[in-house]
Amino acid sequence: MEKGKSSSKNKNKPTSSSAITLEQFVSTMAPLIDLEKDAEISVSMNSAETRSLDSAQKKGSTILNLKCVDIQTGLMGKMLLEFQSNKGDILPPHKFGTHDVVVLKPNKADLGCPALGQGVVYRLKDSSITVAFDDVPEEGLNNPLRLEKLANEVTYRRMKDTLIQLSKGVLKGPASDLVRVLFGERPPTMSKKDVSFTPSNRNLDHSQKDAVSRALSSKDVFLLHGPPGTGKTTTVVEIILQEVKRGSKILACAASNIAVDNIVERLVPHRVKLVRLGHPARMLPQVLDSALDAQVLRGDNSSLANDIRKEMKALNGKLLKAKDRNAKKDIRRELKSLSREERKRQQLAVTDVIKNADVVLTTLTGVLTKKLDGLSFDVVVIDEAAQALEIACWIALLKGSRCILAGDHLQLPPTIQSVEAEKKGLGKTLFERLADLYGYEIMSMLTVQYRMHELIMNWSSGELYENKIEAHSSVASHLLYHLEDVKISPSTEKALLLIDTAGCDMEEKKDEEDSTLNEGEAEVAIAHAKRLVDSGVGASDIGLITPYAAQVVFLKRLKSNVDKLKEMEISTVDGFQGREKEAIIISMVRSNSKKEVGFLSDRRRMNVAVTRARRQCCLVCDTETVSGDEFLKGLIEYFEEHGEYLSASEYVNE
Ligand SMILES: Nc1ncnc2c1ncn2[C@@H]1O[C@H](COP(=O)(O)OP(=O)(O)OP(=O)(O)O)[C@@H](O)[C@H]1O
Repeated sequence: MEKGKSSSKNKNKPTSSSAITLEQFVSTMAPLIDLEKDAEISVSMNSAETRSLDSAQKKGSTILNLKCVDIQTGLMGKMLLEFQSNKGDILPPHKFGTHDVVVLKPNKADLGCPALGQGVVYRLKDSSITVAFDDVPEEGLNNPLRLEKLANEVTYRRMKDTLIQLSKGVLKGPASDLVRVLFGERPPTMSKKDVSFTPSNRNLDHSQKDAVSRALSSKDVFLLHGPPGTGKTTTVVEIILQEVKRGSKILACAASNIAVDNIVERLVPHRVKLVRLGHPARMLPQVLDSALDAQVLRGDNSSLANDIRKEMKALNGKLLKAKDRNAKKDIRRELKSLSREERKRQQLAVTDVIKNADVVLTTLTGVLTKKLDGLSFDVVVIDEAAQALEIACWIALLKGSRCILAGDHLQLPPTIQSVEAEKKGLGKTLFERLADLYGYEIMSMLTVQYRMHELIMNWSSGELYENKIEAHSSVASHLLYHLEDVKISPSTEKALLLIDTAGCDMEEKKDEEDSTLNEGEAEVAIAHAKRLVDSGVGASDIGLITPYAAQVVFLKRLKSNVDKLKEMEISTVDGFQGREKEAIIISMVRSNSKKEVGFLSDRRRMNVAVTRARRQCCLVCDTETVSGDEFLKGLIEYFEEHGEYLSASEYVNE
C-alpha cells in the first residue's frame, strides 16, 4: 500500500520497475518462462536427472509402493481410483498437488516403462491419493503400484504463445487500448460521475459498495485490493452481478481452479447464465452442474447428435450384412454425411452454451482453449490476481477491452520454482505493478474484515495496511471459548499466545533435501493442539502451519500417533493462503546461534500466517533467534504486549 500511496501523489510518474514497456516485458519474460519450465521439469519424472526410483521418491516426484483401495465412477464418466501406501498409514513426503497430471505404473517397473494409465490428482489426504482416469486400467491393479508426477509443459507453451501474441497481433484485438494503459502508454480513465447501483447483496459494507461503484465507473482497469478476510470474493461476485445487469459479457478467471469454483458457487444462487470451462476432475463436485460438459449434454444439439449416433450404429449393422456393392457404397456415403453432421452438432452444442452464457468462468491458462477462439468479452475479471504470474493474466486480458483485478499484493505472490527466474522478476505480478504505476487512481481497498479477533488483526493492519482495517463487530472480540462446547481454560481464553522455545534446547536441523525442521518445537506445537482439543475445540477447527516443508512432514508424523488430532490440518504457510481456521498454531522452526531466519523475514509470509486465524493465533518459536530480524522482533513484541507469554518448558513431556 505504501507504494500505491506514494505513486498516487505523482500520478503519471511511474517507478522504474513498474513502468516497463511492452517490448521490455516480452523480451524479459521469454527466457524466464523457459527457466521456470526447466525448474519444474527437474522436480518431475520427465527429468533426465531422475536416475533411480529411490532418488525420484526422495525428490517427491514419485510415490512408491501403493495399493488401489477403491474405484468409483464419478465426474461425468471419469473413474476415481484411490491409492494408499502398502507400508503404513501416511504417504511418504511428496510434491504431488491436486490437479497435477500423473501416470500410474507397476511399482518395480523400469523408469521408461509404459504407463497403466494417465490421470489427474483429484483428492489428496495424509494417507491417500485419489486420481481421476478416463478409464480403469485393464490390468495390474492388484499388484503394488507407483504414481509419477509429470511436469505440466502445456501451461508454459500457452504462456509462450501469449507472449508471441502480445509482441505482434494485439494492437488490433479487443484489448488494443487496454494494452496501452497497462504498459503506461495511455492514462487510465474513469467515468466522471459515480455509478450508482442497487446491490444484490444487501449486507455490503461501505468500503465494498464504494469499490463496486468505482469498478463500474472504470473504463479500462480497476484494482480491488482485498486484505485478509475483507470479503474480496463477495465484492467480486457483486461486481459480476452488476455487470450482468448492465448487459456485459464477462470472462471471470483466477489462477487456481478452487478460486474459480468459489465464484461459480456464489453466482449460481443468483440464476446467472454462466458456464464453467475446464476438466471436471479439477472442479468442486458442487459446481459440476455448471460445467460446459454437463450443459452440452443437456442441450438440444447434443440429443440430436445422440440420435445421429444411433442412426449410424444401425447403418453400420446394415453395412456388415449388405452384399451388393452399390448398396454398400450408398450406405458408406450416408455414414460419412451423418458423421459430418454429428461433429457439427457437437461443436454447435459447445458454441451454443458458451454464446448463451453471460459469464464464462475458467482458470487463466484454461482461457487458451480452442472453444474460446475468436470470442471477445466486455470485461475480464481476475480474482487472486496478486497470486498469478503477469503473463498468465495476459492470456485472459487479451480477450477483453476492460479488466478488473482483485487481490492483495501484501500477501504471498505466486510460487516460482526457479531461483534465477524469481530473482529476475518472473514473480512480480501485474497487480503489484499496476498498484505501483497508478496507485489509488485505479484502486480501492476493502477496510472491514470479517474473520479475526481485533488483536489478531491489529498487528497486520498496523504493519502492512496503514492501520486502515477495522474488525466487524461480529468478530472483533470473538474467542475460542465462545464456541459451543468449548470450555474456558488458559488455552482458550486468549486471542494471542506466544510459546517461547528459547533456552529449551530445541535447535533446528536440516533434512536430506536441505529443508529445515525443528523436532522439539514440533512436539510443543502438537502439545498445544492437544490442550485445545481437551478444552473442547474441534480438531478440524485447528490449523497447524509452518514455513518449512520438512517441518510439515515431521508434524504429520507426530500427528499420526494422536487419534484426537486426526482432523487437524497441517500445511505450509504458502499452502494455506486463502484459508482460515478458528485456531492457528504457527511453528516458526528457526533456532540457531547465528540468529538466521531465512525466508521467515518476508513480511508477506508472516502476514498470511497470522491472518489465517479467526479466534486464536499461537506462535511457537525461539524468540532469541527470530528477534534477530527487525520485522519479526516487532511481531514478537506485539505478542508479548497483547497476548499470553508461555515457556515451551511448560509443554515438555505432555
Ligand atoms: N458485508 C459483509 N457482511 C457480512 N459478512 C461478510 C461481508 N462481506 C464478506 N463477509 C464474510 O466474510 C467472509 C470472507 O468473505 P470472502 O470469502 O468474500 O472473502 P475473501 O476476501 O475472498 O477471503 P480472503 O480474505 O481470505 O481473500 C465470508 O464468510 C463472508 O460471508
